[in-house]
Amino acid sequence: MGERAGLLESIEGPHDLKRLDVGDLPGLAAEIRDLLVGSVARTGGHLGPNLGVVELTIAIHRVFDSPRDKILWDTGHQAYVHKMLTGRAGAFGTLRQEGGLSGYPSQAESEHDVIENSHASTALSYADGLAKAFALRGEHDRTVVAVIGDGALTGGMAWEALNNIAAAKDLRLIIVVNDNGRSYSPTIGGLARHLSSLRMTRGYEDALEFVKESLGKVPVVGQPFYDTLHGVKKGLKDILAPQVMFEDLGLKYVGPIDGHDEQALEAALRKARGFGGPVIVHALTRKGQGYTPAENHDEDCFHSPGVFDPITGEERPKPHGWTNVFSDEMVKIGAARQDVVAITAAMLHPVGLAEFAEAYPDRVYDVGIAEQHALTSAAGLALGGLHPVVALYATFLNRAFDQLLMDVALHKLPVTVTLDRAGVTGEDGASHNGMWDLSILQVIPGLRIAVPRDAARLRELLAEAVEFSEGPTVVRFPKGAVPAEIEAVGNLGECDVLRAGDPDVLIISVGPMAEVCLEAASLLDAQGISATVVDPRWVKPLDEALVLAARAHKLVAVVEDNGRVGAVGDAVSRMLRDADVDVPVRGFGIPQRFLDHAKRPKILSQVGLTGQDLAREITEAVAKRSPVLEHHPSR
Ligand SMILES: Cc1ncc(C[n+]2csc(CCOP(=O)(O)OP(=O)(O)O)c2C)c(N)n1
Ligand SMILES: CC(=O)[C@@H](O)[C@H](O)COP(=O)(O)O
Ligand SMILES: [Mg+2]
Repeated sequence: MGERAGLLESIEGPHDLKRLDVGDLPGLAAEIRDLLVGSVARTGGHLGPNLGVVELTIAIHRVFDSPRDKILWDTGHQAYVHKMLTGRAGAFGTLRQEGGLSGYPSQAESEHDVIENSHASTALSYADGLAKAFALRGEHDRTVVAVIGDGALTGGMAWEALNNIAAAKDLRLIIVVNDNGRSYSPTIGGLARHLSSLRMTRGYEDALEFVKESLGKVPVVGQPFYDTLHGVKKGLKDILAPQVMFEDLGLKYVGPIDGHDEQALEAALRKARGFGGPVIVHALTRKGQGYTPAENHDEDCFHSPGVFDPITGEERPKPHGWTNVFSDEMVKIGAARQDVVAITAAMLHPVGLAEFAEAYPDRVYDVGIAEQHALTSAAGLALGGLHPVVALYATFLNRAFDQLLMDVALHKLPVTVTLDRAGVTGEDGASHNGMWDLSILQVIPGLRIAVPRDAARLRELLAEAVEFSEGPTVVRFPKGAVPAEIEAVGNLGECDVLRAGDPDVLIISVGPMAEVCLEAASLLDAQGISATVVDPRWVKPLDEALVLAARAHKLVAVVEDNGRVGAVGDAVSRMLRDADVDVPVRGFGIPQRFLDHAKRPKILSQVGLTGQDLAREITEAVAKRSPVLEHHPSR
């Protein structure tokens, strides 16, 4: 298990796949599943989603001609099989490793890859634009195929795109709905009810069989197909609710198709391609298909396991992390504050709200992959006298910036947003790093931002945030294990003094950077440079006491796990400039570029956020007393 076998070894691209006999395809699917389980067991990754799209991906690459036809993967976490069939099966041992295969499509890896961004619900918009470009350029032999999950289909952008696609009858665009009934957890909302109506009704198997039979007999999808279906629809109405839903939008619909019947999938895709306009092919799949531990995994069907035993499916235990601390504190807050409610965007367990949901089932809302809706629904909840906590991964807040600005902050509403996976996350690549929030949130009037350095501060700051009722608050913390507790040795206004030194260098340490800042301070001692290290706890608004402290020092260093542009370092510079404090400020953070995937510690070292690097840079700066605000051009 975990090595490439015969059939898969013979495939360097879709052309080799097309040459295989139909009778070889089940064997190929088995080899792919073996490689998925064996390889991901060693590296971690999105096993469940990829086990669910083995037959679907084989069928897509046998029917269409990538890269001339464009295959788009929404969210992109389910593109491992696509990578295996486009010549990268042999490299799967390097998945998500530094310099190895990305866990998402990557244009640098292959001409078959298009969308690198792991943020959900975007594929249909890309597809709309690509198909329009092909049409305008007269390339009428090129088809765009967008694979979107039922979870991603709960995102607003997907419906904005569908609205446009439904109006463009000449677009050669096939939307494959990969419906496994799950996002992380079971997919929520009215759409999910429509899509899942198939599974719930007794005629489900008959419907699959009926459609499979029909695919062989009726002409290309469209009116005749619809009439045929319509004639029997009365008996199958509740089963075909998805078709009705999409066709009410003006979109042709083919399905439901058994998403693990490769030949049925091929027939449906060929029919859909023959139509020559936008068509939805609705495939019913199972997340984790073919690997019992994933199929039976009650929380998330092995959505994104870490390293595990491929025989037993037992995962390596995860350390007590920031998310656990948040989860425990939310349950305590929930007991004391009946007005506190919680919102998740389809990630109840990953963001740490499962225990809160268990304790207070009526006070938690899963809105689907719909961060924009989450923030404005939170504004509604706050207008209704409640204090919502919206728990997201930091990178996904980007999508809801305007809602936080104009729907929450403009009305000074008491909404708390917690940002897990803030800072470098690493293995999920460029679009998962939470390196944007400390920059973009600086511009929101009245919004307060807290950055805890350890578990004790997370508990304190979360409690302070939900106590604040004059406007929105944000609490952000990184992925993974919580660091050792670091107690203050004094106070500077509301800031914690972590190390008191002579007034050479003032190091302003943001959240979990405390450990490396203290290490740097110790190393600076050896250079005869004395450093004072302070932790502001709240980085927006900054404490005016920092102005007085800065005035007494030769240099101010600000260290944060965020992109540097427009973040806390720049805010400190602005504050000191406004106070006519003429002390140079050095901002240390993540260079403002898209980072390649690698483990978090490795990336922090690559970008100079280690005690050694900080000490060296500060020593140089003190020597030059350089008022450099922007960091090394090389970074
Ligand atoms: C905007 C955004 N929010 C949250 C996520 C986190 N996320 C990654 S995969 C996933 C579930 C996707 O469900 P679905 O589209 O049904 O794909 P499946 O995993 O079921 O194949 C979520 C919520 C994301 N990638 N993008
Ligand atoms: C939800 C999401 O985007 C994950 O699929 C991604 O891989 C992040 O994983 P962690 O929850 O392990 O950070
Ligand atoms: Mg799904």
